[in-house]
Parts: sequence; C-alpha cells; structure tokens
Amino acid sequence: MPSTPSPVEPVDTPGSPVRTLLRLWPYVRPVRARWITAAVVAVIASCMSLVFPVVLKWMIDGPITDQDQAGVWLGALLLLVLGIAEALLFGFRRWLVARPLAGVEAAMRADLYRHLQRVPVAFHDRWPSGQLLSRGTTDLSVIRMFFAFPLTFLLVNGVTILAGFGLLLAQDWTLGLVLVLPAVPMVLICYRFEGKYSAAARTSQDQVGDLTTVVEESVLGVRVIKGFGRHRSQARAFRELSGRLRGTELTKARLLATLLGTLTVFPEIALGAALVVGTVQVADGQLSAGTLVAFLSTALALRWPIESMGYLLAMSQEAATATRRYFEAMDEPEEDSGGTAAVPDPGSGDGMRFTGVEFRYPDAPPGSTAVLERIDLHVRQGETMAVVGATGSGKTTLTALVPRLHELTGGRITLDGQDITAMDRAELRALVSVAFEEPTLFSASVAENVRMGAGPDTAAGPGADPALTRALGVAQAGFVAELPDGPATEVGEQGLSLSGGQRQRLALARAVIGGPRFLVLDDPLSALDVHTEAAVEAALREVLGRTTALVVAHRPSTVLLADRVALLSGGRVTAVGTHQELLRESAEYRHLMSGGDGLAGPKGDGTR
Ligand SMILES: Nc1ncnc2c1ncn2[C@@H]1O[C@H](COP(=O)(O)OP(=O)(O)OP(=O)(O)O)[C@@H](O)[C@H]1O
Repeated sequence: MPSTPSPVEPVDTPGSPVRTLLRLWPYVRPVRARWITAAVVAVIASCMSLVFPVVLKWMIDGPITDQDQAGVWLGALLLLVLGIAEALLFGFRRWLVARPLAGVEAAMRADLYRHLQRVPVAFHDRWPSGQLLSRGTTDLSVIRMFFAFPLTFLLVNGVTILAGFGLLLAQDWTLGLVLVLPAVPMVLICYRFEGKYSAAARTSQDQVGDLTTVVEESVLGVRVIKGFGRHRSQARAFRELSGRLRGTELTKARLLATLLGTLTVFPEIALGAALVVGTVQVADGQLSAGTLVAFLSTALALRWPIESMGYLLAMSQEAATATRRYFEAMDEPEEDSGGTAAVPDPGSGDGMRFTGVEFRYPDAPPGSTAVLERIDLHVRQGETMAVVGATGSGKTTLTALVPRLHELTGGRITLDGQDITAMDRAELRALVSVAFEEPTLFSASVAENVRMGAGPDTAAGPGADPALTRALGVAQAGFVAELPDGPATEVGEQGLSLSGGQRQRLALARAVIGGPRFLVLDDPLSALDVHTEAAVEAALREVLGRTTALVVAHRPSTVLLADRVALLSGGRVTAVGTHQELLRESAEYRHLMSGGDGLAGPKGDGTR
C-alpha cells in the first residue's frame, strides 16, 4: 500500500489573485444587493469611529475649556449614541450577509459535486480523492470566509484609512505628513508579502489534500493495515505529511508575523514622532490642545484598520488559492452527452460488434504500446461471449469501453448496428448493464443498491419489488432475507458490513434487475464458493439466454456459461471459438484454463 498519495501537480494558473477571485462573480451575483448593502453599512459604522475624535476636540476646546457642564454632558451623550449606533450597524451587517453567503458556499459545493459526476473516469484515475474532498470542504469554507470578512473589510478599512488620513491632513498637514510617510515602505512590504504568502498558502492547501487522502486510505484500508501490522508505518507516513504541513503553516505564520510587525511598528514610530512634534507645537502655541488630542485620537482610531490589513491580505491570498484549486477541478472538461442517434431497434439483431478497436489510457507514457489493438469481435444477438486472458491482458479495459467509461482511441463498437458514440450516453448506459470485478456498494439499503440498476424511472416504481425479488433470486442472494431488516437493511459504507461474496451477488443482482439488452460482467462470480457459484450459474444461464452478453471469465465453470470464448492475448483477440474448440486448438487457452495464469506475463505474452 503506498504510504503517500501522488499529489496532483499544482496547475500554474497565470493571473493575479484579483483576476482569480473575479471568477467567483457568477456565484456572488445573486446575493450582490445584500452584500453591497452590508458593505455600505460597515463603511458607515467604521467611519463613525472617526467622528469620536471630532466630538472630543469640540469638547476639549469648547465645554471643557469653558467649564460648561451641560456641554460636557451633551458631548458624553453624543459619544454614547455614536458607540451604540456603531455596534448596531456592525451587527446588522452580519445579519445581512450570513445566510446568503452560506447559500453561495452550498451552491459552489453542489456544482462541484455535479461536475465530479460528469467528468470522465480518467479524471478520477488521475486525481487523489483527498484532493477533491479538501477542495469541496476546506477550500469552500475559506472562500465563504473571504466574502464575509476580508472582502468587506478590505473595502471598509480602505475607505476608513483614506477618510482618516484626509481628516489628519485637514487637522494639521505637517503632523499628517509625519503619519502618511511610512505608508510607502509599508505598501512595498505588503506587495512582497503577497507573492511569498501565496506560494506558501498553495503548498499548505495541497498538503491538506494529501493528508486527507492518507486518512481516507487508512480508514478504508484499515483491515489490510491491521492484517499486515502496518499501523506503525502508516502512522509514520501520516506523521511525515502532517510534519510537512506543520512546517508550511509555520512558514505562513512567520511571513504573517513579519507583515504584522511591520504594520504595527511603522505606524507606532510615526505616531511617537507626531506626538513629539505636536507637543512642541502646542507648547509654542501653534496648535490647540484640542486639535492635538483629536489628531492623536484619529491616528489611534486608524490603528486597527491598518494592523488588520495584514490578516485581511493573508486571508485574501488563501481565498485566491482556494478559488484556483476549486476551478482546477471545475475546469476539467465534462463528458459530452453523446450523440443523438436513436437507440437501436432490437429487431436489427446485430448484437455487439467490435471493429478495429484500439485503446490506450490517457495517462500512459508516450511511446508505450496500446492496451488493446485491432480488436475485431462479434457477439451475436442473444449470445454470451466469454473473454479469457492472462492477468493484465486488457479484459477489464475491454468491458469498460462498451458503456463508454473510457473512450476508444481507434475503431468502433456497435450495438445492434448503432455506433455507441452516436447514442446519447445516458441511453447507452441504460441499454448496457455492468457488474465490475470489484463490487462497489453504497451506504444505502440492500434494495436501494440493487434498484440502482433498474434506472431512475423504474427504481422506486410500484413494480419494483417483484423485479428485486427476481434479481436477488438470479444472484442467489437468499442471505438478504436473513439480514435484520431484509432488503431494507443498510449495508454501511461501501457495503463493508457484508462479505465479499455477498457484495458480489448484490452487484450481480443490480446488473440484471433491469433486464438489460446488453450485459457486461467482469468476472462476476470470482468471490463465490463452488456451490454458490453453481447455483448462481444455473439461474444466470436463464438471464443470459435473453440478453447479449460479454463475460470476463477466469475459471472454466464461468466460461461454460458462454456460447463462445474470445481469447485476449497481448491486447489482441487471438482466437475465438467454443470452449472445446479452444481447448483443442490453443495451447495458451489450455494453459489458462488449467490454472497456470500466473505464468503469463503482463499483456499475456508469457505463453505466446
Ligand atoms: N487507469 C489506468 N491507467 C493506466 N493504465 C491502466 C489503467 N487501468 C489498467 N491499466 C493497465 O492496462 C492493462 C490492462 O489492465 P486490465 O485491468 O484491463 O487487465 P485485466 O486483463 O482485466 O487484468 P485482471 O485479469 O488482472 O483483472 C494493464 O497493464 C494495466 O496496468
């Protein structure tokens, strides 16, 4: 078991963080009115803090100097009203955005899920599941937080800082300049920080994806890990990855600390300098004490808006990275819906035909030989064709081509004369039923798992129960009646509460429940004991009599279900005939049927 997943290479998406974040506009569009209202409310609330120093100046230079007690009370009341209004406005802002932003996150998550169902299987072969999980969870939360805080407060703080500096310069331009000057180095430092923090945020978010993959693999593979006593090495692999993530988080913390330090130290020095200059001016009588107090209060009111810029920039960078990661998955092209040709008429009676079929996996190294080459095979209508070949000869790949789980790289496959690429994908998949070697079940009831094969229209229909009983009968799944709630029993995550043979029988029942015209079975009985296998075969024989079937077989007993057998060797069909004919004519077939498969190398070249 690999200890670490192969991470998806970060796609180097060109473009500034702003351009990246602008891609979120379609999701924000429906809530723009509320968001803008909330932002305006926050700007008003924040600018109110700048009114405090003006009231203070009025109080000091007016009622306090004149010892006017009523004026002092009036000023105090004014300050109290301003404070309450500010708090209420910030609360109102939160109320305005909380619900719509949760809606934005939910919409993005739904789109990602829908998209992942529609991308080709090859995409899922390439992407570790943890990377997809982290994009649909952590990254989307980061994006929601960005809309709720950084985006709003970058605007709010920006306006507050500009208004504040305007006020400072208006109160006393020399003192104002002392405070404004440090802005130049601070902007340069922020700019440098952005680039470095962006790279660290990307690394960290990718590492979270890798860690998720390891956790997922460890949980799903817990039996193997325990069985082989690999919990220590698995824990070591986890610790290593988690240590790397910790290192990246520390790098981020160091970068942020440098920025926050800069954003704190420069204004503090400037404020100290302004205080000295201001006091000298008051002593010289060039400045009133009220103006100096108002000036310093305004400067202090700007402290938090300036200091918080560090956090806001960091959160914005993380949101840009999260957005980039989200769209890397979303930008993967979906499968097209297929052609528009009508589903072939069963009367045409041509069965399943492979003509010059070639296939190479999209991620195969350049120059490597194709998995399947020049496959010509005709499964007549109503016929069952077994596909036999050494391990790795391409049998599973061949079966996956019929429902278009992978796209042919050459040649064509027709069903009753109709090219599979000309048909609508959904209709093609309704026409062809499949059972894979690895029987995958979902965390649902037995009945729901089996009815999945009956298609969306008939799955929950009134006639579904007799069909379910029939399908379970064909698969010899009598054990279902003995489960605590019969067919309504939940099978747990991936059906792991059932045995391998039980899962395989349910997968077979799922494949036959819809009475498909074309059936593709990838070694469907491999996990059954000989008695159950014989019983399933007897029942399956009847189903196979009514359908055109391609059945991957490793054992002679499964081969005997078929009318004819195709021998796949080195990615090609090297012989077709009845079981007896192939036993007579093909040494490789005799070898495979005698159980010596292991001697054949990859692509079956060991016996040719
Ligand atoms: N997703 C994939 N990406 C790249 N190569 C693959 C992929 N799946 C299978 N292969 C390669 O394609 C070849 C054929 O694999 P396939 O699973 O079709 O063989 P098989 O005959 O069904 O083997 P088995 O009898 O062991 O199930 C193998 O060499 C395998 O390594």
